[in-house]
Amino acid sequence: MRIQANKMKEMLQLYFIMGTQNTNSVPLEVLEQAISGGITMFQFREKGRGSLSDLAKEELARNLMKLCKIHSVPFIVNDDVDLALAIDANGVHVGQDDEKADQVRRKIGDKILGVSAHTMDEVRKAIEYGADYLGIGPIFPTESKEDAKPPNGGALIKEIRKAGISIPIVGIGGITAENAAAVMETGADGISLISAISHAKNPEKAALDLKLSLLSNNRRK
Ligand SMILES: Cc1ncsc1CCOP(=O)(O)O
Ligand SMILES: C=C1C=NC(C)=NC1=N
Ligand SMILES: [Mg+2]
Repeated sequence: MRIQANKMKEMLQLYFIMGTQNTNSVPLEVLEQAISGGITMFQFREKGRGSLSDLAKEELARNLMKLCKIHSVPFIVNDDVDLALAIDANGVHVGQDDEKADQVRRKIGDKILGVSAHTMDEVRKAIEYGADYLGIGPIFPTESKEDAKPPNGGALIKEIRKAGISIPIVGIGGITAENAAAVMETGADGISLISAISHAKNPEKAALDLKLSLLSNNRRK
């Protein structure tokens, strides 16, 4: 059956996203270190110039998912619903320009469905279509997404919480150990990010530092 909100919120705490275009290292090694550093969920996001496709993409997805399975880290596929089904991933993440969320929900059954939203209207539609969590951002400027919208600094997350909507939310966009606590203070249940870990000299330490920054935020509460 569908994932419960409290379990979803735990998974969203430190949600690492990566594809071959986000690192000059070996993706499998970066993911291994990120897992050691305590990430709570992983999204395979293979897109942009030079990204893999077809069999090469599927093979990398399977290898990354195998690593996640060993460590019981949920594995999410970005955009590519058919790939997610082919490899039996834990779920998918779709944006507004991908397959419509209601159609995706029908295809994936009870798998995790994440939806990106940039307006209250998109938020309400995503909830109606059965999203298990929302990806809201970019919170801060980002270089990891070519067509990113202007940063909103968490205003939309605050607006969603002010409207009494309790759906699990993860903030995304330019998040680092320095600004992670500020993202949580807007009412997000976790942070998702690419470069703070994928471009780190030491991805394990980067993940650990991010986890610590989240804990310090809880202590302050
Ligand atoms: C996929 C995505 N969606 C909004 S911003 C972004 C990229 C986030 O990458 P980074 O954490 O490196 O800013
Ligand atoms: C665009 C995105 C927004 N949010 C998340 C969690 N993943 C994405 N790929
Ligand atoms: Mg997309």
